[in-house]
Amino acid sequence: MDIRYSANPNDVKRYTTEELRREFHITGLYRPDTVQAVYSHVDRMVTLGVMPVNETVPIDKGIDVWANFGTRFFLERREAGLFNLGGAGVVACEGTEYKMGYKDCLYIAMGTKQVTFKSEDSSNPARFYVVSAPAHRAYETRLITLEEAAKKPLGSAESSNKRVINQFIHPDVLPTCQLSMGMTCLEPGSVWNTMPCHTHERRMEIYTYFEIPEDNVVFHLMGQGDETRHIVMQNFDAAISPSWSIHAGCGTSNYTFIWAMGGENQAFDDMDVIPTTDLK
Ligand SMILES: O=C[C@H](O)[C@@H](O)CC(=O)C(=O)O
Ligand SMILES: [Zn+2]
Repeated sequence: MDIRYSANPNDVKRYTTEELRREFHITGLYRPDTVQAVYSHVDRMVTLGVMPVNETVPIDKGIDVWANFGTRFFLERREAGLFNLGGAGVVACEGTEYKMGYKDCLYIAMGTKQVTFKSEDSSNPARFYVVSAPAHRAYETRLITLEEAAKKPLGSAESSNKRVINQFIHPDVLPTCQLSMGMTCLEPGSVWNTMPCHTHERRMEIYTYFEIPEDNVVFHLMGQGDETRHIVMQNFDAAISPSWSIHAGCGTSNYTFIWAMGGENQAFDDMDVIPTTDLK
């Protein structure tokens, strides 16, 4: 498991591109029949990529659960949320099968012992993007479709940021311990996300970008508002955003991304917005 310790904003000011990427950038999440795992010490959030091709892949494949979590099974004291970003697949939670189409989301309750992933068609495998947070009680495991998500249209074509925020794992849709997750879809011609940007010291966030057309990239913006940096993201890459960091992006085309948050609070609108002209 790839372990990332928490970085301090005063040190990050002096990071090179390579150091920034080693700390905050996640790539290569989807390798056939494996679980790729990144454990961030920021709010102890875990990011997983699972691409089952020929096998049924358990959530802890290749992970020493006792060594890394000190629990007997992965979700003993954790909850998880996931999206399918690939072909049709099935997630089984203790024998209950959830058929997952493209962009379907599943919330998995704390205490779920067995979780497995498989694809319906090995020539078009599913890609499960999973984020897990520490939890203190079991809520209900539930599949949430794009239709069921709360929709928040935002931005305008004039400011190149017309997009819809789809809130899937969110207090308005279902209760969780601390995890919230959703999908933001940009319209063609719009390239900016989360601008005007914000921080939220009371929770961290992880972004994964997809639907980035071939030969295009997204510049993920991070850092304190007066000390910004960027990380160039390829399709399916993810970025860890500590609570002190902005998290915004500008693409060379439109794109879609999944956000996941965890920490003290779940109030989506609890943001410290930074006036755009104050950015440095
Ligand atoms: O705290 C909220 C998160 O940063 C995202 O939901 C913002 C976002 O998707 C957007 O503005 O496009
Ligand atoms: Zn945010």
